[in-house]
Amino acid sequence: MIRFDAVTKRYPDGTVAVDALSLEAPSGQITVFVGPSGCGKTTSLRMINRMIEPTSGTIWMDDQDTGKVAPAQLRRGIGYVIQHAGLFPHRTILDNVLTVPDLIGMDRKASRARAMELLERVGLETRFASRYPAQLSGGQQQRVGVARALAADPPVMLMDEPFSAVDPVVREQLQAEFLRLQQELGKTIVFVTHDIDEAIKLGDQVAVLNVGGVLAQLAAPAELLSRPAGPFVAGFVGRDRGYRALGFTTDTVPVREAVTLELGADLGSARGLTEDGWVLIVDDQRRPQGWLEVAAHPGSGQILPETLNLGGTLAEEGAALRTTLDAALSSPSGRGVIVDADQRLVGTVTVADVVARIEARQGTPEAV
Ligand SMILES: Nc1ncnc2c1ncn2[C@@H]1O[C@H](COP(=O)(O)OP(=O)(O)OP(=O)(O)O)[C@@H](O)[C@H]1O
Repeated sequence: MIRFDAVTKRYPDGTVAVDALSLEAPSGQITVFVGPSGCGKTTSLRMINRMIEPTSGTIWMDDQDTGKVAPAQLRRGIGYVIQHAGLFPHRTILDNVLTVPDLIGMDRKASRARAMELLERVGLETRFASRYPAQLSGGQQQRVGVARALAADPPVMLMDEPFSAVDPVVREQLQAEFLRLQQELGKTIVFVTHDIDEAIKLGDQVAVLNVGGVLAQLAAPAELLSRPAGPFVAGFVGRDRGYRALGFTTDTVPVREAVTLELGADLGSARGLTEDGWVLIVDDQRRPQGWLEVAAHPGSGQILPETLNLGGTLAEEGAALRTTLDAALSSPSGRGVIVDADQRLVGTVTVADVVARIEARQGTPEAV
């Protein structure tokens, strides 16, 4: 656990970067600091590992006052990842990852083996180990940055805009892999970003800071979307809040049985089968393949993949209501297709079914 207790940072020129910040970043969770440029995110982060000293207040790490721990010792337990990865250009990838283990005199053979394992874990092929940073893409360098921060197995990770310098597609991959890795590792993470969508995606809790280093709200993402603490947070969180909050609301929508035919079946057998003229086509494992619009295929013959309308996303049972709603809204038949974890058909839902479920939730404690 990391706890800020009335922490203020006033720079020598009088700028108050952080103003009496009090909050707790729980162990094993991701706490995101988000806010507009200059609101004191980086300053707050760097005060944790004493790269910047607070003017007043205390930062606790579990029951230790960090101000009383020598910075070098403190940093052994804290991994640090920055934008552009900050790799040493003249050292190989492996040596970059080994920076901290070498610094603190860990056994080289053991830490080398661990470094190779870490490279794999962050999604890099080990053949990259002997390359230099300039021979890697931005996204790959960022992965090395994460591996390097993890090399000494610190319980705490500080991450300052680690995914900002890469393109949106790579960024999404890095975010997804980061969340997967965190599920395995359960580190205490403080993550800085200026991007509210990234904050909402990654944070177990999100601290929204306002210029002047004032904490505007500390809340779980769903709450931030559904109950912004005031106009500043509401404006910063942005549009479509209600819809985005559905992304955090998992609930089971009652599923209707679907009339289906298998791929390869006779087109004639589809006629008159359903009232609305749409039949869901599955394979021999009951995995949905697409919708058949019966009226659009008056001839005879077999139902083939090219006969099908592939519109419509699939939603897994118990998925977030946003996913289920999207399945219904995007379906050419107006019925969203629900599948199980093996992608086998469970049934269908209508937009009205999902909306009824959303309405039923209004007024409950975690209402959207
Ligand atoms: N060394 C310094 N001396 C004086 N003022 C500083 C110093 N470092 C930062 N500041 C000021 O403190 C405030 C907070 O800066 P900080 O870098 O923590 O913000 P940030 O939220 O991380 O911003 P960004 O998203 O733009 O990186 C800003 O007004 C900045 O200009």
